[in-house]
This record gives sequence, C-alpha cells and structure tokens, in this order.
Amino acid sequence: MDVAYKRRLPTFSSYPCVRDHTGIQPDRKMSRAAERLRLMINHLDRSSATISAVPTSTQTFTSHPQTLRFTHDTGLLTPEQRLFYEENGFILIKNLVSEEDIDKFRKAFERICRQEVKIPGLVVMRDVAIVKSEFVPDEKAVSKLQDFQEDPELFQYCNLPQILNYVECFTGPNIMAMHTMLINKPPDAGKKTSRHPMHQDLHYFPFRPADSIVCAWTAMEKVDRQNGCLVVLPGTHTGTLQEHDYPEWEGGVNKMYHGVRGYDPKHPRVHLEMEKGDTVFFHSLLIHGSGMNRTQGFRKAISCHYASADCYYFDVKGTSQENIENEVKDIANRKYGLGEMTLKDIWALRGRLVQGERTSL
Ligand SMILES: CCCCCCCCCCCCCCCCC(=O)SCCNC(=O)CCNC(=O)[C@H](O)C(C)(C)COP(=O)(O)OP(=O)(O)OC[C@H]1O[C@@H](n2cnc3c(N)ncnc32)[C@H](O)[C@@H]1OP(=O)(O)O
Ligand SMILES: Nc1ncnc2c1ncn2[C@@H]1O[C@H](COP(=O)(O)OP(=O)(O)OP(=O)(O)O)[C@@H](O)[C@H]1O
Ligand SMILES: O=C(O)CCC(=O)C(=O)O
Ligand SMILES: [Fe+2]
Ligand SMILES: [Mg+2]
Repeated sequence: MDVAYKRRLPTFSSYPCVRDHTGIQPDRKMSRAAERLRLMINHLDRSSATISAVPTSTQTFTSHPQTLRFTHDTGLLTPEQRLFYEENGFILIKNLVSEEDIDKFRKAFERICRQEVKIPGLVVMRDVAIVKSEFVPDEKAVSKLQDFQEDPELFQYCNLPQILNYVECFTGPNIMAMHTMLINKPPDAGKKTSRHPMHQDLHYFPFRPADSIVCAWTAMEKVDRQNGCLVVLPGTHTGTLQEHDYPEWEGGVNKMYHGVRGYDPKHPRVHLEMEKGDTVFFHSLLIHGSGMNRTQGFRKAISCHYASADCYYFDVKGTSQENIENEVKDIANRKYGLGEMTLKDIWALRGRLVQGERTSL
C-alpha cells in the first residue's frame, strides 16, 4: 500500500458525488462500474481514515495497491476523477469552453464552407449520401473539416489553456496536437449514413504508447441521443487494439469510417449527452461512435487528438492498421501527389507542438 501517495490525497467527502462532475446520465448499464468505483473510493476513504487515526506499525493493508496507470498527478483532477478515468477511459468536464469561443469557431467554420478562405491542408468532407446525390455549396453539404491546424482561429481550440491543463493529466507535459476535426453531423438523409461506427481512434495512429494519446471533444451545441451524441463503451480502454473494417451497412458508409470487427451491440454503452461547451476527454483505445442524427439540425462538435511528444512512430506494415494506412496513402497520393511519403512523414508534417518540447513526434 502506497501510504505516501495516499497521504497527499484530500478527503473524498469534500467532493461532490462522481456523477455530478462527470455529467454522466444515470444509466442502468453503468451501475456495476459505478458501484465498483464507489466501493474503491469508500475503501480508500476508510483506509485513509485508518492511517491517520490508528498509525500502528502492526497494521496490515490487505488489498488494492493503488497504481494509477492512465493518469498523471498534476493536481488538477480530483482523486475521484482520476479513478473514474482509470476505470472508464473517459471523463466529461462540464462547461469547459466558453460560448464566446464556440461562437468564434462556428463563424470560422461558416467562412470555410462559404469558401471565403482557403486553408492549406484542410480536408472538407461531405456525407456519402450527399456526395452521391447533389452538390450544395454551403455548410449543409459539409459533414466534417479535418486538419484545420493551419487555420489560426480554429486552431485556437487546441491551444485553450483550460483544455491543455486537462490534456496534461493524460499525456504529461510535452504535448502535440496530432489531429484536428470539426464535425458537422448532418440530419440523416434516410440511409443511416450519419452514424459513426464504433471504433478505437488508435486504429488511425501510427504512434504509441496508446495511454499517452487522448481526444478532447467539445460539444458546440446541446448534443443528445436525438441528434447523435457520442456513445462510449466504458472500460474498453483497458483492452487491446481490435481489427477494424467497414461495417456491412445497407445504406453505405463514409470513407474511412471503419468500425471494430464483430461489434457486439449488447455491450453496455453510455450515451454522453452534453451541453454547449462541455468537453469529454477519452483514451485512444476507448470504443466509441455515434448514432444517427434524427433531427433537422447539423450537430456540431470540435475535437483534437493530443499525444505526448515523447511518443514514437512505428511501421504499421504487417499489423491490423495496414488497411487504413493504405487508404490514407492512396488519398494523400491522389490529392497531393505525396507518393514518396510514409505515413510517419504525413503525421509529422501535420502535428503541432502546443506545450513543452517536441522531443520525438
Ligand atoms: C496529407 C494527407 C492527409 C490524408 C487524410 C488523412 C486522414 C487521416 C485520418 C486520421 C483520422 C484519425 C482520427 C480518428 C478519427 C476517426 C475518424 O474520424 S474516421 C473518419 C475519418 N474520415 C476521414 O478521414 C475522411 C477524410 N475525408 C477525405 O479524405 C475526403 O473527404 C474524401 C473522402 C477523400 C473525399 O474528398 P475529395 O476527394 O476532395 O472529394 P471528391 O473529389 O468530391 O470525391 C472523390 C471520390 O470520393 C467519393 N467520396 C467523397 N466523399 C465521400 C464519403 N464521405 N464517403 C465515401 N466516398 C466519398 C466521391 O464520391 C468520389 O468518388 P467517385 O467514385 O470518384 O465518384
Ligand atoms: N455493425 C456495427 N459496427 C460498428 N458500430 C456499429 C454497428 N452497428 C451500429 N454501430 C454503432 O453503434 C452505435 C449505436 O447504434 P444505433 O443505431 O443503435 O444508434 P443510436 O441511435 O445511438 O441508438 P438508439 O437508437 O438506441 O438511440 C452507433 O455509434 C452506431 O454507429
Ligand atoms: O463526432 C462524432 O460523431 C464521432 C467522431 C469520432 O469519433 C471520430 O471522428 O473519431
Ligand atoms: Fe473517434
Ligand atoms: Mg438505434
């Protein structure tokens, strides 16, 4: 038992209950995990009390060496928040990004859709159902912006100090922004193509370790089950990277929207309903996706994948990631004629240091 570690912890009773600061909807499917977490916290609480009340040398502690594998102690996360991420692989922080900032990102998005600015490297993606029917030259045709690292306004999102403070809890102090997106999930055109299949983001990344990669995803408006909020499978971050393929969906699937092979729809899942400005941080192995957008509005979110600059690239050849590497290379080649570039080169070009030192990536 790591008594030194325990002594640094404030008392748990001074914090609100877990559900309050995670913003998670009560969900029967979560109850077992939540109960385990409550037990862990109660246990910590009791043993802390025991340490100060009865500091005898004969005392033995019989269980739970608390090794926290997925979080760093920066003083920001409460002990309950750390345990929550350790156990579930995500944490939701309410009201983290201001209305003002979000409105600024929305305006920047609209300018890009109206083609008033041209941003180097930016990829504008249209939903497969729209691409295959008509062309509409405005934001109603755009389902996603990818790689906005050269847009000074949108990239401010990745530099927000309150976001980076949380990111540091998962990556440590040297932080790279590796991948940026603004998702404009369209009203479903009737073929369920607005769904995002369940996947692990690590499938797309030719760098490791997985525990040092985290996504920040901020709701730009209220997101709920109706407009296709994020759906997560709690605890799946403790598993390994699974094989990904295109799901066999009748209505079609968007380019590169791979899903975990053999997805079990019976696995307990949690719908992350969020208000404008709420931000979820989740581990690169956490299985997640989003349901169809059943409303007439475009559900907007902005996100960035961060990695520790101390991560290293590796060659995905011969691994389950070879299929996505081939697709990315193909597109990079067709669009930019980057035939000679490796996946590693492409990522190193797009990544941006946002804190500390660029040590490796
Ligand atoms: C420097 C190079 C970078 C290359 C891209 C790198 C991508 C790296 C991905 C990393 C993701 C990591 C984070 C994890 C995130 C998990 C996800 O989000 S998975 C989904 C990610 N999605 C994408 O990455 C899609 C990126 N989109 C694109 O690259 C483009 O939008 C495009 C699909 C290539 C289409 O762009 P473009 O070629 O400009 O479009 P068109 O000329 O109109 O169409 C060409 C061709 O493609 C068909 N098409 C267009 N859109 C889609 C679509 N959404 N789904 C399926 N097919 C589509 C279109 O019909 C045309 O086909 P045709 O047969 O020639 O008619
Ligand atoms: N075969 C599959 N492979 C991978 N992911 C899938 C598969 N089928 C569905 N999903 C994903 O599972 C999640 C839940 O799917 P579903 O269609 O039930 O969406 P939902 O609208 O969120 O759920 P509900 O209808 O219960 O509100 C979505 O993220 C969806 O994209
Ligand atoms: O916003 C969404 O619907 C999910 C996005 C996502 O998981 C991704 O692009 O990796
Ligand atoms: Fe994802
Ligand atoms: Mg459904």
